[in-house]
This record gives sequence, structure tokens and C-alpha cells, in this order.
Amino acid sequence: MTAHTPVADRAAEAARAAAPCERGATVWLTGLPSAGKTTLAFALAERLRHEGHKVEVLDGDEIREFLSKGLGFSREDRHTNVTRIGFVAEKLAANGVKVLAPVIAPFADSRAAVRERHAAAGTEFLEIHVATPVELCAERDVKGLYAKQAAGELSGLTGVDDPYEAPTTPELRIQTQGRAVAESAAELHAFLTERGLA
Ligand SMILES: Nc1ncnc2c1ncn2[C@@H]1O[C@H](COP(=O)(O)OS(=O)(=O)O)[C@@H](OP(=O)(O)O)[C@H]1O
Ligand SMILES: Nc1ncnc2c1ncn2[C@@H]1O[C@H](COP(=O)(O)OP(=O)(O)O)[C@@H](O)[C@H]1O
Repeated sequence: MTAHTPVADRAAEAARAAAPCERGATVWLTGLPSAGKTTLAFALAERLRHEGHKVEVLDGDEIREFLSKGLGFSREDRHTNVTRIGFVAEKLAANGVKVLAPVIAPFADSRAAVRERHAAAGTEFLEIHVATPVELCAERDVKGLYAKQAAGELSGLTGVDDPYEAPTTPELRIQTQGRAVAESAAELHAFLTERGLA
């Protein structure tokens, strides 16, 4: 390492040298409502905790009750929500926590802002696209949002009458169609292992 190595590069180098249990990272699970983000985040969190990792799940729903209370689903509010979560995630990840963020984050520029904040601090950021087709999400309809939208009781539902800009180059794209939860969770865990994080 030379005296000219940028701070971010030195931090990333130190992070790579740390043991998997000590290395923090933000694992952002983006996808449509009912895609499987929350289910996979909690399944992965349980496994990582058993392995001795420090883990925090920043769940979109929970965050909206406190940190983002009062925000709605306009483009601007979603951007604020996502960048706030990104801010907290980076702080935790920089301190050795595996942060799992099952948050829709529908706009590419919001996700890019979070990625840039991590890069500037030399903190690892992994974007996982939970790529479940909207037809299957609508069938699952865990919270009844798709039915409400179809009945005209709700508008601005991501992927239906509000945009979802799917990531073009995520670190991982995961399919859940025709796969058991355990299978998809194992795929995600294997990916983290490959990256030296699990
Ligand atoms: N209009 C509309 N569009 C999308 N989602 C909606 C909407 N209204 C409520 N919800 C529910 O809000 C949950 C949390 O959303 P997020 O904070 O992840 O969304 S965002 O990233 O700020 O866009 C999100 O949770 P998940 O189902 O876990 O994705 C939805 O259930
Ligand atoms: N392979 C899979 N991975 C994740 N979820 C799955 C899978 N197969 C079926 N599901 C089901 O899909 C639903 C996803 O809901 P949830 O995790 O709340 O989605 P989201 O957080 O993206 O809104 C759950 O009922 C879950 O059991």
C-alpha cells in the first residue's frame, strides 16, 4: 500500500483482511411488494446470527413507523426514505454489522446514492434484486395491496401503477418463482460466502 492510496481503498482493503464475522456490509434486497425481500432477509439474518455474525434487519415497514414516520409513497418521499435507511445502514456496516435492508427502493438514482455513500466511506454495499414477476407478487399479495389497487382503493402501487426501475447490474439477481424459501435463502447465503462475508 502506498501513501497515495485513497482512504476508501485502504478501508476496503482492511475490510477484506478482516475475518468474515467482523466484516460489515449492507445487503440491500430490492424488489416489488411480495417479492420475498422480508422473508429472505429474516431467513438469512437467522442463519448469520447462528454463525456468530452481528446482524441488523432494517425492515421497510418498521422504518416507516419510526425513522421515516410521516413519509408517504411519492417519488420524493421514497427517495428520502431510501437514503435515510442507506445512511443508517452504512453507519452500522462500517462497525462490523451485516445490515440487511429489505426495502423496495424503486428508483435507480436513490439506490445509486446509497451505493455512492458506501463507496465514499469504503463500506461494502451489495444490491440484491429479488426478481419475482409482478404476476406472482400479485398472486401472493401478502398485505392485500394488489387487491386494493385492483379494487380502486389504492393507487401508486410499485410495479402496477407506480414505477419500479429494476437494477441493471445488481451484485445478484435472485429468483423466487418455483423455489422454496429455504432454497432462495441458501442461494443468498452461498453468495455471501463467495464474497467472504459468511
Ligand atoms: N403504494 C405503495 N407502493 C409500494 N409499497 C407500499 C405502498 N403502500 C404501502 N406499501 C407498503 O409499504 C411497505 C414499505 O415500503 P418501502 O419503505 O420498502 O418502500 S420504498 O422503498 O420507500 O418505496 C411495502 O412493504 P413490502 O411489501 O415489504 O415491500 C408495502 O407493503
Ligand atoms: N423462494 C421464496 N423466497 C421468498 N419468499 C417466498 C419464496 N417462495 C414463496 N415465498 C413467499 O412469498 C411471500 C413474500 O412475502 P414478503 O417476504 O413479505 O415480501 P416482500 O417483503 O418483498 O413484500 C411470503 O409469503 C413467502 O413465504
